[in-house]
Amino acid sequence: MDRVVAAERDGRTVAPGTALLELAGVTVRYPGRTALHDVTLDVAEHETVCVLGPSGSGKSTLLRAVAGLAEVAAGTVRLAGRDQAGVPAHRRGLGLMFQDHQLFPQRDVGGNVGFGLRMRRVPRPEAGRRVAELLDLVGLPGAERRSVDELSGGEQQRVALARALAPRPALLMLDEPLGQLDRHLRERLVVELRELFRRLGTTVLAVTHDQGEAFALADRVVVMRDGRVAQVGTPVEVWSRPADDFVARFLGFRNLADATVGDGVADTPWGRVPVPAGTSDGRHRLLLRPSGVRLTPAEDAPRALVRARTFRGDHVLLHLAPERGPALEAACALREAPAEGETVGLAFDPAEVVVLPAGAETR
Ligand SMILES: Nc1ncnc2c1ncn2[C@@H]1O[C@H](COP(=O)(O)OP(=O)(O)OP(=O)(O)O)[C@@H](O)[C@H]1O
Repeated sequence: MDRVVAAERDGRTVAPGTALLELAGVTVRYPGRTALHDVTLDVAEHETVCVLGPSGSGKSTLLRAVAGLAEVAAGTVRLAGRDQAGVPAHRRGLGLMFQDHQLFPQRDVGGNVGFGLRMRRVPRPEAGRRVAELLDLVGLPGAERRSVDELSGGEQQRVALARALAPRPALLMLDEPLGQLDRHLRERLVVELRELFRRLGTTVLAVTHDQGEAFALADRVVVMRDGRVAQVGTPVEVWSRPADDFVARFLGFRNLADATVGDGVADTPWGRVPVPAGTSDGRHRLLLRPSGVRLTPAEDAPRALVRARTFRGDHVLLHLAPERGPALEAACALREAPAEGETVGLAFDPAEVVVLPAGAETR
Protein backbone atom coordinates (compact mmCIF):
# COMPACT_ATOMS: atom_id res chain seq x y z
CA MET A 1 0.00 0.00 0.00
CA ASP A 2 1.82 3.10 -1.25
CA ARG A 3 0.37 5.34 1.39
CA VAL A 4 1.39 3.00 4.17
CA VAL A 5 4.91 2.89 2.82
CA ALA A 6 5.02 6.67 2.57
CA ALA A 7 3.60 7.02 6.04
CA GLU A 8 6.09 4.56 7.45
CA ARG A 9 8.90 6.47 5.84
CA ASP A 10 7.70 9.91 6.90
CA GLY A 11 5.65 8.73 9.85
CA ARG A 12 5.54 10.99 12.82
CA THR A 13 9.13 11.99 12.40
CA VAL A 14 8.04 14.81 10.09
CA ALA A 15 7.25 18.07 11.83
CA PRO A 16 3.52 18.39 12.28
CA GLY A 17 2.13 19.68 9.02
CA THR A 18 -0.28 22.46 8.48
CA ALA A 19 -3.80 22.04 9.80
CA LEU A 20 -5.73 19.54 7.76
CA LEU A 21 -8.99 20.51 9.44
CA GLU A 22 -9.76 24.02 10.62
CA LEU A 23 -12.95 25.04 12.36
CA ALA A 24 -13.35 28.77 12.91
CA GLY A 25 -16.24 30.13 14.96
CA VAL A 26 -18.49 27.21 14.03
CA THR A 27 -22.04 27.45 15.33
CA VAL A 28 -24.74 24.83 14.77
CA ARG A 29 -28.35 25.38 15.78
CA TYR A 30 -31.14 22.86 16.11
CA PRO A 31 -34.69 24.08 16.52
CA GLY A 32 -34.86 25.62 19.98
CA ARG A 33 -31.20 25.12 20.89
CA THR A 34 -27.66 25.96 19.88
CA ALA A 35 -25.68 22.72 19.94
CA LEU A 36 -22.30 24.28 19.00
CA HIS A 37 -21.29 27.81 19.94
CA ASP A 38 -18.45 29.50 18.15
CA VAL A 39 -16.11 26.48 18.11
CA THR A 40 -12.57 27.04 16.87
CA LEU A 41 -10.26 24.06 16.52
CA ASP A 42 -7.43 22.86 14.28
CA VAL A 43 -6.40 19.28 13.60
CA ALA A 44 -2.90 18.94 12.11
CA GLU A 45 -2.05 16.37 9.49
CA HIS A 46 -1.23 12.96 11.08
CA GLU A 47 -2.70 14.11 14.38
CA THR A 48 -5.30 12.24 16.46
CA VAL A 49 -7.65 14.57 18.29
CA CYS A 50 -10.29 13.21 20.68
CA VAL A 51 -13.33 15.21 21.63
CA LEU A 52 -14.50 14.48 25.16
CA GLY A 53 -17.42 15.73 27.15
CA PRO A 54 -20.59 14.81 28.95
CA SER A 55 -23.72 13.68 27.17
CA GLY A 56 -25.31 16.52 25.21
CA SER A 57 -22.17 18.70 25.16
CA GLY A 58 -22.10 18.76 21.34
CA LYS A 59 -19.48 16.12 20.50
CA SER A 60 -21.48 14.36 17.80
CA THR A 61 -22.71 17.66 16.43
CA LEU A 62 -19.10 18.72 15.97
CA LEU A 63 -18.42 15.60 13.89
CA ARG A 64 -21.62 16.10 11.94
CA ALA A 65 -20.66 19.69 11.14
CA VAL A 66 -17.28 18.53 9.79
CA ALA A 67 -18.90 15.71 7.84
CA GLY A 68 -21.44 18.02 6.23
CA LEU A 69 -24.30 16.27 8.02
CA ALA A 70 -25.29 19.26 10.18
CA GLU A 71 -25.92 22.73 8.83
CA VAL A 72 -23.32 25.27 9.93
CA ALA A 73 -25.17 28.48 10.90
CA ALA A 74 -22.02 30.58 11.37
CA GLY A 75 -18.27 30.10 10.98
CA THR A 76 -16.25 28.00 8.56
CA VAL A 77 -15.07 24.42 8.24
CA ARG A 78 -11.95 24.06 6.09
CA LEU A 79 -10.36 20.84 4.93
CA ALA A 80 -6.85 21.12 3.49
CA GLY A 81 -7.44 24.85 3.29
CA ARG A 82 -10.69 24.62 1.33
CA ASP A 83 -13.92 26.02 2.72
CA GLN A 84 -16.44 23.18 2.84
CA ALA A 85 -19.57 25.38 2.70
CA GLY A 86 -21.84 23.83 0.11
CA VAL A 87 -19.66 20.71 -0.32
CA PRO A 88 -21.89 17.64 0.17
CA ALA A 89 -20.88 14.98 2.71
CA HIS A 90 -19.84 12.39 0.12
CA ARG A 91 -17.44 14.82 -1.56
CA ARG A 92 -15.48 15.75 1.54
CA GLY A 93 -13.11 12.79 1.38
CA LEU A 94 -13.83 11.71 4.94
CA GLY A 95 -13.95 8.27 6.51
CA LEU A 96 -16.76 7.90 8.98
CA MET A 97 -17.18 5.26 11.62
CA PHE A 98 -20.12 5.82 13.87
CA GLN A 99 -21.09 4.06 17.06
CA ASP A 100 -23.72 1.83 15.47
CA HIS A 101 -21.23 0.77 12.81
CA GLN A 102 -23.94 -1.03 10.85
CA LEU A 103 -22.12 -3.46 8.64
CA PHE A 104 -24.13 -4.71 5.70
CA PRO A 105 -25.39 -8.09 6.94
CA GLN A 106 -26.00 -9.47 3.44
CA ARG A 107 -22.39 -8.83 2.40
CA ASP A 108 -19.40 -10.77 3.64
CA VAL A 109 -16.40 -9.14 5.31
CA GLY A 110 -14.68 -8.42 1.99
CA GLY A 111 -17.88 -6.93 0.57
CA ASN A 112 -18.16 -4.64 3.56
CA VAL A 113 -14.55 -3.47 3.52
CA GLY A 114 -14.58 -2.99 -0.25
CA PHE A 115 -17.86 -1.09 -0.31
CA GLY A 116 -16.35 2.40 -0.59
CA LEU A 117 -13.91 1.20 -3.23
CA ARG A 118 -16.70 -0.09 -5.46
CA MET A 119 -18.52 3.23 -5.02
CA ARG A 120 -15.36 4.93 -6.28
CA ARG A 121 -15.03 2.44 -9.14
CA VAL A 122 -11.62 1.23 -8.03
CA PRO A 123 -10.76 -1.68 -10.40
CA ARG A 124 -11.47 -5.11 -8.90
CA PRO A 125 -7.93 -6.47 -8.63
CA GLU A 126 -6.72 -3.33 -6.90
CA ALA A 127 -9.77 -3.27 -4.63
CA GLY A 128 -9.12 -6.91 -3.71
CA ARG A 129 -5.51 -6.13 -2.84
CA ARG A 130 -6.49 -3.17 -0.70
CA VAL A 131 -9.16 -5.13 1.15
CA ALA A 132 -6.64 -7.87 1.91
CA GLU A 133 -4.08 -5.34 3.15
CA LEU A 134 -6.60 -3.64 5.38
CA LEU A 135 -7.82 -6.90 6.87
CA ASP A 136 -4.20 -7.69 7.65
CA LEU A 137 -3.76 -4.32 9.27
CA VAL A 138 -6.81 -4.66 11.51
CA GLY A 139 -5.80 -8.16 12.55
CA LEU A 140 -8.29 -10.18 10.48
CA PRO A 141 -6.09 -11.61 7.72
CA GLY A 142 -7.90 -13.72 5.17
CA ALA A 143 -11.35 -12.96 6.60
CA GLU A 144 -12.80 -11.78 3.25
CA ARG A 145 -15.31 -14.58 2.84
CA ARG A 146 -16.51 -14.70 6.42
CA SER A 147 -20.06 -13.66 7.11
CA VAL A 148 -20.30 -10.53 9.26
CA ASP A 149 -22.87 -11.94 11.65
CA GLU A 150 -20.57 -14.73 12.73
CA LEU A 151 -18.02 -12.17 13.97
CA SER A 152 -17.64 -11.05 17.57
CA GLY A 153 -18.37 -7.43 18.50
CA GLY A 154 -14.67 -6.59 18.47
CA GLU A 155 -14.16 -8.21 15.07
CA GLN A 156 -17.13 -6.32 13.64
CA GLN A 157 -15.61 -3.12 14.96
CA ARG A 158 -12.38 -3.93 13.14
CA VAL A 159 -14.26 -4.59 9.91
CA ALA A 160 -16.04 -1.25 10.31
CA LEU A 161 -12.68 0.42 10.82
CA ALA A 162 -11.20 -1.28 7.75
CA ARG A 163 -14.24 -0.15 5.75
CA ALA A 164 -13.76 3.46 6.88
CA LEU A 165 -10.04 3.32 6.04
CA ALA A 166 -10.37 1.60 2.66
CA PRO A 167 -10.96 4.70 0.51
CA ARG A 168 -7.89 6.28 2.19
CA PRO A 169 -9.77 9.21 3.64
CA ALA A 170 -7.88 12.44 4.28
CA LEU A 171 -9.55 12.56 7.68
CA LEU A 172 -10.97 9.64 9.62
CA MET A 173 -13.82 10.51 11.95
CA LEU A 174 -14.83 8.13 14.70
CA ASP A 175 -17.90 8.51 16.93
CA GLU A 176 -17.59 6.37 20.07
CA PRO A 177 -15.61 3.84 18.01
CA LEU A 178 -15.33 1.34 20.83
CA GLY A 179 -18.50 2.29 22.63
CA GLN A 180 -20.22 -1.07 22.65
CA LEU A 181 -17.28 -3.22 23.56
CA ASP A 182 -16.36 -4.44 27.00
CA ARG A 183 -13.61 -2.64 28.89
CA HIS A 184 -10.96 -5.31 28.39
CA LEU A 185 -11.39 -5.36 24.62
CA ARG A 186 -11.58 -1.56 24.45
CA GLU A 187 -8.30 -1.18 26.26
CA ARG A 188 -6.62 -3.57 23.87
CA LEU A 189 -8.15 -2.08 20.72
CA VAL A 190 -7.27 1.45 21.74
CA VAL A 191 -3.58 0.55 21.77
CA GLU A 192 -3.92 -1.20 18.41
CA LEU A 193 -5.75 1.75 16.89
CA ARG A 194 -3.11 4.20 18.00
CA GLU A 195 -0.40 2.03 16.52
CA LEU A 196 -2.37 1.62 13.29
CA PHE A 197 -3.01 5.35 12.87
CA ARG A 198 0.68 6.03 13.40
CA ARG A 199 1.68 3.52 10.77
CA LEU A 200 -0.82 4.82 8.25
CA GLY A 201 -0.21 8.47 9.10
CA THR A 202 -3.99 8.85 9.38
CA THR A 203 -5.44 12.11 10.65
CA VAL A 204 -8.20 11.31 13.12
CA LEU A 205 -10.98 13.24 14.81
CA ALA A 206 -12.69 10.97 17.35
CA VAL A 207 -15.51 11.49 19.81
CA THR A 208 -15.77 9.61 23.05
CA HIS A 209 -17.27 10.12 26.48
CA ASP A 210 -14.62 7.80 27.93
CA GLN A 211 -11.74 9.74 29.35
CA GLY A 212 -9.40 6.75 29.52
CA GLU A 213 -10.01 5.98 25.86
CA ALA A 214 -9.42 9.58 24.80
CA PHE A 215 -6.23 9.89 26.83
CA ALA A 216 -4.88 6.62 25.44
CA LEU A 217 -5.69 7.41 21.82
CA ALA A 218 -5.19 11.13 21.40
CA ASP A 219 -2.29 13.43 20.69
CA ARG A 220 -4.61 16.20 21.90
CA VAL A 221 -7.97 16.16 23.63
CA VAL A 222 -10.77 18.71 23.40
CA VAL A 223 -13.12 18.92 26.38
CA MET A 224 -16.56 20.21 25.43
CA ARG A 225 -19.13 21.77 27.67
CA ASP A 226 -22.57 22.95 26.55
CA GLY A 227 -21.51 23.26 22.92
CA ARG A 228 -18.32 25.18 23.68
CA VAL A 229 -14.69 24.17 23.95
CA ALA A 230 -13.78 24.13 27.65
CA GLN A 231 -10.13 23.11 27.11
CA VAL A 232 -7.77 21.86 24.40
CA GLY A 233 -4.41 20.29 25.19
CA THR A 234 -2.33 17.16 25.25
CA PRO A 235 -3.66 14.51 27.64
CA VAL A 236 -0.85 15.36 30.07
CA GLU A 237 -1.60 19.08 29.91
CA VAL A 238 -5.31 18.62 30.50
CA TRP A 239 -4.75 16.10 33.27
CA SER A 240 -2.11 18.12 35.07
CA ARG A 241 -3.67 21.56 34.53
CA PRO A 242 -7.44 21.39 34.08
CA ALA A 243 -8.60 24.80 32.81
CA ASP A 244 -11.36 25.15 35.35
CA ASP A 245 -13.61 23.52 37.88
CA PHE A 246 -15.80 21.94 35.18
CA VAL A 247 -12.89 20.17 33.47
CA ALA A 248 -11.47 19.09 36.83
CA ARG A 249 -14.81 17.57 37.85
CA PHE A 250 -15.23 15.96 34.46
CA LEU A 251 -11.86 14.28 34.94
CA GLY A 252 -13.13 12.92 38.25
CA PHE A 253 -11.50 15.31 40.73
CA ARG A 254 -13.63 16.21 43.74
CA ASN A 255 -11.34 18.15 46.11
CA LEU A 256 -12.17 21.66 44.91
CA ALA A 257 -12.67 24.81 46.97
CA ASP A 258 -12.28 28.57 47.00
CA ALA A 259 -9.19 29.85 48.75
CA THR A 260 -7.36 33.04 49.61
CA VAL A 261 -3.63 32.88 49.01
CA GLY A 262 -1.02 34.93 50.86
CA ASP A 263 2.71 34.22 51.29
CA GLY A 264 2.60 30.81 49.65
CA VAL A 265 -0.22 29.46 51.81
CA ALA A 266 -3.91 29.23 51.00
CA ASP A 267 -6.72 29.68 53.49
CA THR A 268 -9.20 26.97 52.55
CA PRO A 269 -12.30 25.44 54.13
CA TRP A 270 -10.01 22.55 55.19
CA GLY A 271 -7.45 24.80 56.88
CA ARG A 272 -4.12 26.14 55.64
CA VAL A 273 -2.80 24.50 52.48
CA PRO A 274 0.65 25.28 51.00
CA VAL A 275 0.47 26.25 47.31
CA PRO A 276 3.05 25.94 44.51
CA ALA A 277 5.82 28.56 44.51
CA GLY A 278 4.95 31.59 42.40
CA THR A 279 1.19 31.47 43.09
CA SER A 280 -0.04 35.07 43.23
CA ASP A 281 -1.75 36.35 46.36
CA GLY A 282 -5.51 36.77 46.30
CA ARG A 283 -8.63 34.71 45.61
CA HIS A 284 -8.24 31.43 43.73
CA ARG A 285 -10.01 28.15 43.24
CA LEU A 286 -7.91 25.20 44.37
CA LEU A 287 -7.81 21.59 43.31
CA LEU A 288 -6.11 19.22 45.76
CA ARG A 289 -5.22 16.02 43.97
CA PRO A 290 -6.02 12.97 46.07
CA SER A 291 -2.34 11.97 45.83
CA GLY A 292 -1.43 15.26 47.56
CA VAL A 293 -3.70 14.70 50.55
CA ARG A 294 -1.34 12.90 52.96
CA LEU A 295 -1.93 11.29 56.31
CA THR A 296 0.24 12.53 59.17
CA PRO A 297 0.65 11.60 62.83
CA ALA A 298 1.30 15.30 63.69
CA GLU A 299 -0.85 16.30 66.68
CA ASP A 300 -1.67 19.76 65.38
CA ALA A 301 -2.77 18.59 61.89
CA PRO A 302 -6.40 19.05 60.79
CA ARG A 303 -8.36 15.87 61.48
CA ALA A 304 -10.70 13.79 59.36
CA LEU A 305 -12.82 10.68 59.76
CA VAL A 306 -12.31 7.84 57.25
CA ARG A 307 -15.84 7.26 55.98
CA ALA A 308 -15.09 4.72 53.26
CA ARG A 309 -12.26 3.15 51.27
CA THR A 310 -12.32 2.25 47.59
CA PHE A 311 -9.77 -0.23 46.32
CA ARG A 312 -8.22 1.11 43.10
CA GLY A 313 -5.73 -1.59 42.17
CA ASP A 314 -2.46 0.15 42.96
CA HIS A 315 -3.86 2.37 45.73
CA VAL A 316 -6.80 2.94 48.01
CA LEU A 317 -9.00 6.00 47.65
CA LEU A 318 -10.04 7.23 51.09
CA HIS A 319 -13.30 9.14 51.38
CA LEU A 320 -12.72 11.51 54.27
CA ALA A 321 -15.06 13.68 56.35
CA PRO A 322 -12.78 16.43 57.68
CA GLU A 323 -13.64 18.22 60.94
CA ARG A 324 -13.58 21.42 58.89
CA GLY A 325 -14.59 21.77 55.26
CA PRO A 326 -16.30 19.55 52.67
CA ALA A 327 -15.56 15.88 51.95
CA LEU A 328 -12.04 15.11 50.74
CA GLU A 329 -10.54 12.23 48.78
CA ALA A 330 -7.04 10.95 49.54
CA ALA A 331 -5.03 8.35 47.64
CA CYS A 332 -2.97 6.11 49.85
CA ALA A 333 -0.92 2.92 49.54
CA LEU A 334 -2.86 -0.21 50.48
CA ARG A 335 -0.55 -1.22 53.29
CA GLU A 336 -0.79 2.28 54.85
CA ALA A 337 -4.54 2.69 54.45
CA PRO A 338 -6.39 3.30 57.73
CA ALA A 339 -9.58 1.39 58.48
CA GLU A 340 -13.03 2.85 58.01
CA GLY A 341 -14.06 4.75 61.13
CA GLU A 342 -10.51 5.77 62.09
CA THR A 343 -9.58 9.41 62.60
CA VAL A 344 -6.48 10.63 60.79
CA GLY A 345 -4.37 13.82 60.61
CA LEU A 346 -4.10 15.57 57.23
CA ALA A 347 -1.17 17.24 55.48
CA PHE A 348 -1.13 18.72 51.99
CA ASP A 349 1.62 18.48 49.38
CA PRO A 350 1.92 21.76 47.44
CA ALA A 351 3.24 19.88 44.39
CA GLU A 352 -0.20 18.26 44.08
CA VAL A 353 -2.17 21.47 44.48
CA VAL A 354 -3.48 22.99 41.24
CA VAL A 355 -4.47 26.64 41.23
CA LEU A 356 -7.46 27.34 38.99
CA PRO A 357 -8.74 30.77 38.05
CA ALA A 358 -10.83 32.47 40.76
CA GLY A 359 -14.56 32.28 40.24
CA ALA A 360 -14.14 29.12 38.18
CA GLU A 361 -16.65 27.23 40.28
CA THR A 362 -19.28 25.87 37.98
CA ARG A 363 -21.61 23.84 40.10
N1 LIG B 1 -31.32 16.55 15.41
C1 LIG B 1 -31.40 17.26 16.55
N2 LIG B 1 -32.44 18.09 16.79
C2 LIG B 1 -32.52 18.82 17.91
N3 LIG B 1 -31.59 18.80 18.89
C3 LIG B 1 -30.54 17.99 18.72
C4 LIG B 1 -30.38 17.18 17.55
N4 LIG B 1 -29.24 16.49 17.67
C5 LIG B 1 -28.69 16.83 18.86
N5 LIG B 1 -29.47 17.75 19.49
C6 LIG B 1 -29.19 18.40 20.78
O1 LIG B 1 -27.96 19.10 20.66
C7 LIG B 1 -27.17 18.94 21.83
C8 LIG B 1 -25.83 18.32 21.48
O2 LIG B 1 -26.05 16.98 21.03
P1 LIG B 1 -24.87 16.00 20.62
O3 LIG B 1 -25.50 14.75 20.13
O4 LIG B 1 -23.95 16.73 19.73
O5 LIG B 1 -24.17 15.77 22.02
P2 LIG B 1 -23.10 14.66 22.44
O6 LIG B 1 -22.08 15.38 23.25
O7 LIG B 1 -22.62 13.95 21.24
O8 LIG B 1 -23.98 13.72 23.35
P3 LIG B 1 -23.87 12.12 23.60
O9 LIG B 1 -22.59 11.89 24.33
O10 LIG B 1 -25.07 11.87 24.47
O11 LIG B 1 -23.94 11.46 22.27
C9 LIG B 1 -27.99 18.08 22.78
O12 LIG B 1 -28.65 18.92 23.68
C10 LIG B 1 -28.98 17.39 21.88
O13 LIG B 1 -30.19 17.13 22.58
